[in-house]
Amino acid sequence: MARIDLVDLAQSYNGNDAPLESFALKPVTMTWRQGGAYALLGPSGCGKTTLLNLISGIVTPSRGQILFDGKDITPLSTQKRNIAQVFQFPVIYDTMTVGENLAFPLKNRGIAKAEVDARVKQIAGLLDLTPYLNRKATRLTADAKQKISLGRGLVRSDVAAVLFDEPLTVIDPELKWQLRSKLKALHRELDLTMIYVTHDQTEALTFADTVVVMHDGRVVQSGTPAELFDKPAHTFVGYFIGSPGMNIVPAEVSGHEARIDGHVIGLHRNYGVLPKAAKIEIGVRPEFVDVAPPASGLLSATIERIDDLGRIQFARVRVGNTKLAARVPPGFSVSGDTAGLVFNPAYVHVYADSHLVEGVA
Ligand SMILES: Nc1ncnc2c1ncn2[C@@H]1O[C@H](COP(=O)(O)OP(=O)(O)OP(=O)(O)O)[C@@H](O)[C@H]1O
Repeated sequence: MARIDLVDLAQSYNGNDAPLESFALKPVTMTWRQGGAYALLGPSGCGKTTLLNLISGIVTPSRGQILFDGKDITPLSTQKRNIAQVFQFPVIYDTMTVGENLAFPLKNRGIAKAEVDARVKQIAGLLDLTPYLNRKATRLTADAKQKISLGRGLVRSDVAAVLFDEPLTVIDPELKWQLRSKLKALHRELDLTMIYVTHDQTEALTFADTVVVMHDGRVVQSGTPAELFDKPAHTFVGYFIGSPGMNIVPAEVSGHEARIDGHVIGLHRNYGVLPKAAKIEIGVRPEFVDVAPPASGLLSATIERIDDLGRIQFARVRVGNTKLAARVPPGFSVSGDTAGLVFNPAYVHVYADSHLVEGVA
């Protein structure tokens, strides 16, 4: 396993002279630590697969370098990069048994039989494939075949990294749930650097220690699931992560106050005077805004509907033209179509042109 450095890495499919704004991957510099579990998360077309393909060597970058443990591997072919890959669809040999499939990447590299047998046994055990080891792969279900692909990706202990590209797409929803947690456990057990591409936040947050969120060809935040939830660095992270996503509301902000619709909301930090030309918004997760009976000190909202999620209820409300979601506190029953909103100031963030502004404590 290796530490991976991306140095000013960027990719254009329209020639290197194309304007930077049109690049599928805008320049990114970051370090992924040895043995880390990373998820690349973002909607379709944001550049996740492009970044993964640059790391694997399937695509040659328009600019920048990729280092594995400090060594520039940018000019190397995929084969020479010493990585394992798991794709959306099973890549296995139907004519071989499950055991032979798992052993293949090891035998291919001349590993001694005793070591191959031990590692195949370990991986089959971790993926619940032991009862199938002597069965031909051809007769197995799509789910089982994809498990074999996962096993083939994980069987080598000497790889710089294991790259997963939406590996649970073909898996049945019930098994998907189990495999998500299993992959996390496998990461702990096997101590490999893993990079997992997905557009599914649950998959990313379950699997990864560090989630790298991408939007429009840019890495907009890299952090733990808790960091992404508590302190989104970009409004996109706020509403893409969480269900419902973060409320983003246009506001005027100065000092310790945000003004929405003429109503003042207190802020925990001091924001001084923000640039006049910037688009200023506040962001607050629905979990940190409560509906309350209308009162003169509270921002007034029109209730559009209540979503009952079992453990928690969210009111969908409107303030002027802006839609928000707010928590219905336990024991509170909504009556009428107007409510007051109570903001928890510790969780109200300020954004200028979509980027988090760090106030002063
Ligand atoms: N080989 C290619 N040639 C030209 N454009 C490409 C190529 N591959 C990707 N793109 C473009 O680059 C952008 C990023 O695509 P990419 O596949 O990396 O995104 P993604 O986040 O992985 O999306 P998806 O989940 O849909 O694959 C998109 O606009 C896509 O159309």
